[in-house]
Amino acid sequence: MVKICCLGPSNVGGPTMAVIALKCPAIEVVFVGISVARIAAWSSNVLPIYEPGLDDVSFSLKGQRSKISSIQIGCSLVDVKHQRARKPSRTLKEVYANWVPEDRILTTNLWSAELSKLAANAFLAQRISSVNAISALCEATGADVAEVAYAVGKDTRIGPKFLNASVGFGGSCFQKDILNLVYICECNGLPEVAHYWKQVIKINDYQKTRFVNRVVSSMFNTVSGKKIAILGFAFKKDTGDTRETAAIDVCKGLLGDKASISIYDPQPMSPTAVKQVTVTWDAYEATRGAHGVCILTEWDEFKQLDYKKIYDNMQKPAFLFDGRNVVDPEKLREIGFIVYSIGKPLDAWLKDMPAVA
Ligand SMILES: NC(=O)C1=CN([C@@H]2O[C@H](COP(=O)(O)OP(=O)(O)OC[C@H]3O[C@@H](n4cnc5c(N)ncnc54)[C@H](O)[C@@H]3O)[C@@H](O)[C@H]2O)C=CC1
Ligand SMILES: O=C(O)[C@H]1O[C@H](OP(=O)(O)OP(=O)(O)OC[C@H]2O[C@@H](n3ccc(=O)[nH]c3=O)[C@H](O)[C@@H]2O)[C@H](O)[C@@H](O)[C@@H]1O
Repeated sequence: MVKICCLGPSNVGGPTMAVIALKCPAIEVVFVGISVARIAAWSSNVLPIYEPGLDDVSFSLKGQRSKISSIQIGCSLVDVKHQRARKPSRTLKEVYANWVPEDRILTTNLWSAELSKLAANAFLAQRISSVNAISALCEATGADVAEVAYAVGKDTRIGPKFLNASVGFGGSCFQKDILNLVYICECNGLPEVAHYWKQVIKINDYQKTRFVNRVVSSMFNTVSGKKIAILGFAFKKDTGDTRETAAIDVCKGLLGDKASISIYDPQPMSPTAVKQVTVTWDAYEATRGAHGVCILTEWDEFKQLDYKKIYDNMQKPAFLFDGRNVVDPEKLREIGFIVYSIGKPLDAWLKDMPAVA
């Protein structure tokens, strides 16, 4: 029986270990962390994090819970030291070979592995910053970023994925990995390369600022004392993870002009990164009496909302700012909303109000 010790079973470690436990009956997984309650939750019916499919994996493991139930605080690394003679990459390869075809398990030298991870995330983030940069140009010219992205993505050399314009990418990975890449470039005397990758983050920051400016300039150049409902706080749909979410910067920008903010996200969350906001558990409650609505996460639920009901309960004129292009702007304009959708032809109301970031 091989034993794998996971230090810090949370967003990455938890699901990874759950899959290893499921796929590798001969391996015992041990969780080690600083929060007893959080570790205990991994052995309970209410998992500490939300991710589609994770409950099913956990359910399948029920019969073999003892394999992942060990709770320890503190850990001895003596056993790890004794394993040194064996190449770690070979041991890991054997673990993954339980369910991944061997020709799909790549082994490289240490720096290639490190840079592959960083470069993959940097390339993905770069695609989003590229399409977001084009979204600003679409608004200035009258093009529709969804049409442009679709046409561009038809070229099989480019492909259609990761070309959705947004209020900006978030999450704990993209920015961290790019900054890591930038740091390694600088340490290796490559300032031009470092500068190149920094621009991906700069455009991401620009996009968030541009969105806030659109909101403020549309609403008579101030949101002071106005209620703004935020629909979606997670950094992407189908997760309860709010780390480095674009919504934090948008809320901070609006709070800077003294807006009154009411947040609704389908997943329970407490936005510790932003103070003086109200959190509600219902989209209709969050938008009741609001002057404006900002959609900041692409949850499917937001496509199905009764926007006529929302409109009827809002202050007039009622503004809706879609940072994820989840609603049909024309349908909402028919209801009476003044609508801004990232990278889409501008509402007549907004045309003369350029959002200078
Ligand atoms: N979030 C992601 O998708 C990715 C994360 N990573 C890296 O993986 C690592 C974990 O990431 P996440 O799971 O997202 O972080 P997380 O913050 O969700 O989880 C960290 C876990 O470590 C525990 N912990 C913290 N200090 C500890 C200590 N001194 N002793 C024992 N346990 C401790 C915490 O209680 C928590 O359960 C980080 O180093 C992160 O940079 C790498 C790639 C992607
Ligand atoms: O380093 C990691 O562990 C992971 O980081 C990212 O995954 P993640 O950050 O969880 O989420 P993504 O789906 O990549 O989304 C990142 C951000 O980009 C945004 N996004 C994504 C796609 C798109 O077209 N437009 C867009 O704005 C998302 O809404 C989100 O805010 C990578 O996609 C994974 O391959 C990688 O394993």
